[in-house]
Formats: sequence, C-alpha cells, structure tokens
Amino acid sequence: MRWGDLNNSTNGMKEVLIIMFVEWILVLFFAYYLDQVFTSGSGKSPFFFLKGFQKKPLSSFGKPSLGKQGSKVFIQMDKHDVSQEREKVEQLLLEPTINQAIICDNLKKVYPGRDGNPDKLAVRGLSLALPNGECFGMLGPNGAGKTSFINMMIGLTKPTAGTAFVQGLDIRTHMNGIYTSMGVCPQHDLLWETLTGREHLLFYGRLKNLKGSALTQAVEESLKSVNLFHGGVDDKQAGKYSGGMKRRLSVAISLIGDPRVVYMDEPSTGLDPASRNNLWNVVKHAKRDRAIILTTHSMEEAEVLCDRLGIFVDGSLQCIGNPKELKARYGGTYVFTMTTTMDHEKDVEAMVQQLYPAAKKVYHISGTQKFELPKEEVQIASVFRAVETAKRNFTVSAWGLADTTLEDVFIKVARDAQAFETLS
Ligand SMILES: Nc1ncnc2c1ncn2[C@@H]1O[C@H](COP(=O)(O)OP(=O)(O)OP(=O)(O)O)[C@@H](O)[C@H]1O
Repeated sequence: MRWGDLNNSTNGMKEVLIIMFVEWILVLFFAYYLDQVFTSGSGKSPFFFLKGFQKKPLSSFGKPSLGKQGSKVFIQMDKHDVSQEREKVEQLLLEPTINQAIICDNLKKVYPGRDGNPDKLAVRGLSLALPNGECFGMLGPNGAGKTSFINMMIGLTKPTAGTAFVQGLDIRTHMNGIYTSMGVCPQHDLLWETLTGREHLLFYGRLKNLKGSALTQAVEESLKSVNLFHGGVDDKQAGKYSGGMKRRLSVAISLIGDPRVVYMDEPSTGLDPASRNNLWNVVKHAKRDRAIILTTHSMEEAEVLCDRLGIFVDGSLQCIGNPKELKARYGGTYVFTMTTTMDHEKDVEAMVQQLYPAAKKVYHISGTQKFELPKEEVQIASVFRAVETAKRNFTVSAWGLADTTLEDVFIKVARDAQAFETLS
C-alpha cells in the first residue's frame, strides 16, 4: 500500500482509516469520561459534564451556604472568626503577598457515594491563610475531615471544588513545583522495613536535591534532632524500630531538606511522654522559619506547639484563633467538680444551685458531678466556704475548681456543632 492507493475506491483503505480515526476520537472521550468518574479521590458525578450548563451562583464568600447531602439539607453559617478568615483569604487573593505560605480558597472534598449511599462531604469549603513561621493546629473529632484536607494539600487527592496556593503555587496545577518545598509526616508511618533510619533520610534528602557533604550533614543533624543517632540506632533497619522510633523517623523525614511548608498528621501518636517532649522541641525549633499544619487529638500538644488553632467538625471550621483567645471566647466558666457517695448527689446539686442559680450540670457519673459556674459571679472564697460546710454534713471524697481548659472548649464546640447538624 502507498499513500497514492488511498484514492483507489476499490481497496476501501480510505474508509478504514476514516473509521479508525473517528473511533479513536470517540474512545478518547469515553476513556476521559471513565477516568473522571471512577478515578479514586477525584471521582465526579456521572453527569459532571452537564455542570457547565448550570447557572453559576455569585460568590459565596462570607454568606451562609446551602448544601445537600443525600436527602439531608444543611445550612452552613460561618461563625464570626471563621468568616473573618474567609474575608482575609479573599483579600489576600486580590492582593497577593509573599508572606503567606498557604492560602486555602473555599476548598471542598466530596467522596462519591457507593452502593446507594449518599455522597460524603468530607471538607465543606475551607478558607484559611497561613503566614510563614506559623504553626496551625487542626483539632477535630474522628472523621471530621482533617486527613482528607491534608491529602488534598499534599496532592494525594484532588479537591472537588476550590483550591489552595502553597507559596503562590496552585495545588491543582503546580503540584510538582510544590513537592520541592514540602515535607509530610503522614498519619501512618510509610517506611521501608529493610532500610535503616539513615538510609531513609539519605533517600529523602536526595529527593530534596541535597548532595555531598550538605546531605551528610543534614542527615546527621536530623538523626540527632529526633534522638536516633547514638547507640547505632541510625544503622538499624526501620523494621526493627519501636513504634515511637518509627514516628520520630517520620517526623525527621518531613523536615529534611529545609521544606518551607510541612504537614504533620498526628505526629506524636504512640510516643511515650519523654519522646513526645523531645519531638515537641524538634517541632518548636522547626516552626521558626516555616509554616506547619499539624493535626492532633492532644490538646496539650496543640497548646504547646500551635500559634493558632482551628476546630474542625464534620468538614467545616467551627472556630479559629490562638489557644488563649479560644479559651476566653468559649470558656467564660469555671468547672466545679465534686465526688461524694451516690446518696449525697442531690445535696451537692442543691448546694451548687443555692450558691449559683445559673450553674449548669455538665457531667454526672456514680457520685462525681461537674458543674459549669459563670465566671463573673464566682467568688473563690465562697466556693471554699460552701465546700467546708458540705464536708461537715457528708463525706466529700474529692473536689476541685478549674478554669476552662482547651479540652472543655473542644468538647463544647464539637458538641454544639453536632447538635446543630442533628437539628438541621
Ligand atoms: N476514600 C474515601 N471514600 C469515601 N469516604 C471517605 C474516604 N476517605 C475518608 N472518607 C470519609 O470522610 C470523612 C472524613 O475522613 P478523614 O479521614 O478525613 O477524617 P479525620 O478527621 O482525619 O479522622 P481521624 O481523626 O480519625 O483521622 C469520614 O467520614 C470518612 O469516613
């Protein structure tokens, strides 16, 4: 066959080539469609191509947003601090500055429902701006969407809507550029059992473009900083490390190569108190000149390490601020606890009600009761006097008066958000 034979109507080659070309175009579209609908993480609705024809709503910044999950409709009302953060993001997007390490712009993640289940809205429009040198703590109950958020930021999954900018680069289009300045400590250690701690760091150091003596020095400093240098542990296979040692190695990996932005997903899980303190010192030192996003279930860790905190419940930020601000905003109460025998519970309740009629019982289990007392009314001396009188009338095994802790704030915010979710 020669090109000239295509004009010969008797061999039919021209028609065959046209059919192949048309088939190729159709199959290309079909493959693209299957990829969009079935790809893990970025899976879209089977009718995603119709979205372009739908009328787009005007900007949703700062306004309550209405959404639908399965047959359930939810109304998302931003709290004042959260809408302020949104406005800040909006402003920063209009006038970008180099000072911001991370800007999340209405980031959303929806996992398509399978087997008749409704879609899962894991992240419902997160707006957040993080300057260089800030450690931001993300707190939230299990399943709140923290890992889904981090997975989008590190390029493991694609956002369903919205986007984020890391050092000015868009996570949807410039992930390769972002990888060079990013460190990650995942929730579950991703280590090679047969490689030593030192080999892991050499490998990741090379990925970050470190070479020669700079690489050797960075690896050594890194091993020392997480206490994996002495006693030959650096040359032991990671498979033989304890859980705590693996965790410390994961943190060291996330920090090697001087990344500008680091994500740490529950970094101190499974560490004993001494190793945890050591790890906190590493993070405190590291956060001086880089932005860190850290998820944790430990309120103590959040208070020690984070400059600002966000409490994340059911895919949305419920509040944002530094730990002191949050305690002042959501606290406003002292917590009075008293333990007696069960038959004197009523006496304790009567005593508290008489002292502070606005007191609220928040916890009660076999003789131990907790009350929230309005801070502005409480006089500590009168509480002491009332307890002394009570002790003369019945046996008090233990009692205490405490200021609001971050844990109280967390429980309150999570409970209120879940109650609101149930109501709507
Ligand atoms: N690939 C997936 N497909 C469908 N649903 C998912 C997927 N990954 C997570 N989810 C759901 O999304 C929600 C958020 O999960 P995510 O793991 O992000 O929460 P989390 O806050 O990190 O929880 P934890 O503190 O337990 O790690 C959960 O309800 C989870 O079941």
